[in-house]
Amino acid sequence: MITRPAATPAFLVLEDGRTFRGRAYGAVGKTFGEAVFSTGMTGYQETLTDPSYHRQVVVMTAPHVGNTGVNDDDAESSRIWVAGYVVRDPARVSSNWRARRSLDDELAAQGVVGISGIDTRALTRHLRERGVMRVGIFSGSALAGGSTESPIDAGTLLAEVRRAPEMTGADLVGQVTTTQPYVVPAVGTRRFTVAAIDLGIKGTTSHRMAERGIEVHVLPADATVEDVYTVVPDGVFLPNGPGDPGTADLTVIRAVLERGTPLFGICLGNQLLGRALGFSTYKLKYGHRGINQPVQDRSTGKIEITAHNHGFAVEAPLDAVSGTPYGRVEVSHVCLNDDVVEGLRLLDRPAFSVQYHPEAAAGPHDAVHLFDRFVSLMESQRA
Ligand SMILES: NC(=O)CC[C@H](N)C(=O)O
Repeated sequence: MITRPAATPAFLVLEDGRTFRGRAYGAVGKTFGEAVFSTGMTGYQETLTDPSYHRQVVVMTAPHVGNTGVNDDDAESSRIWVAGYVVRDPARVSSNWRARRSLDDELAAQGVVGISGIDTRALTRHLRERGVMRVGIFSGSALAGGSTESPIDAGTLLAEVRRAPEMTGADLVGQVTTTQPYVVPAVGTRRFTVAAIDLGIKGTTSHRMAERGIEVHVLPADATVEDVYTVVPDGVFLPNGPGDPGTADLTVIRAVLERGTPLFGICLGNQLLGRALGFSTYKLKYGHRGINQPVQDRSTGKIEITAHNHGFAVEAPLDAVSGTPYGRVEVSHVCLNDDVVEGLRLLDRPAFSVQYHPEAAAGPHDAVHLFDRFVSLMESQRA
């Protein structure tokens, strides 16, 4: 049990100068990142350990966070990746049979600086109006010299926030990827072999493939075309990941498209497929994060409620088939809230992608069938 003085004051300072005063939550100190909000009401352990959140300070719109503590089963990677965590009203007691630690203790143990007791509704509305921006959280000695009522010098803190790196142009995949290849064995009989390029893959994603008879070879992000084909893959998988998709090297993806190997991408993988095809990507004003986003699959007309975590999106014509160096491409999925491109499908090659998280960790399982679509695509290419 980690103890800290009760009600250590903390300040959240946005890059535009707006400041919130609250209490330290998790580690005491200071941190910087991009302030983003998530509307997920459950699944905070999965959110915190999703490598796509690297360098982001996550504001939870759900007011009460930490109720089920932290367990030994639900982490999506080996550590917490968020740069900071902002909650309204943290649970004082963890109440779940799987809980091993409190969320507060886990954040502190992993050195993740957070803040609680602030008006997260006001903060979220501010970010919705102004757009995501850089933020700093300061507590303990980061405020030394000040009174407990106000920061030492708001100008000094603000200047620090404004010196923090921006998300636009951030090349972060190299900081989250595995350094060594590893294999996630198929559950039961192996039917397919897939090379997954680790841009920030979540544990559940590999598991969703493994339970469909796929042996998943997870390769470091800097894997070469040769590394990928040494695996002799039936398909190539591009997962989610942090940072700006505009910074990625697309050589491997283009080689995979060229050879016609079945390809499935999610989230950052969708953005990289889009870029490899010649589309551009752009930054959304405040992004999509949460587990309640309605997306229409235009091939079936069905609407799925899906898990999202993206701050960038692909720019592609919604209602026209586009010609690309790899044949015709259509926008297969669209977000019903704001018409953002949520999926791409090639009509002349076996490749498709979605901007959201069909692995659903956390989130509704409406889109998990997309892994079956990947299996069908690999099957059809074999025949
Ligand atoms: N979850 C992801 O893969 C996110 C992709 C990208 N980093 C974005 O913010 O849009």
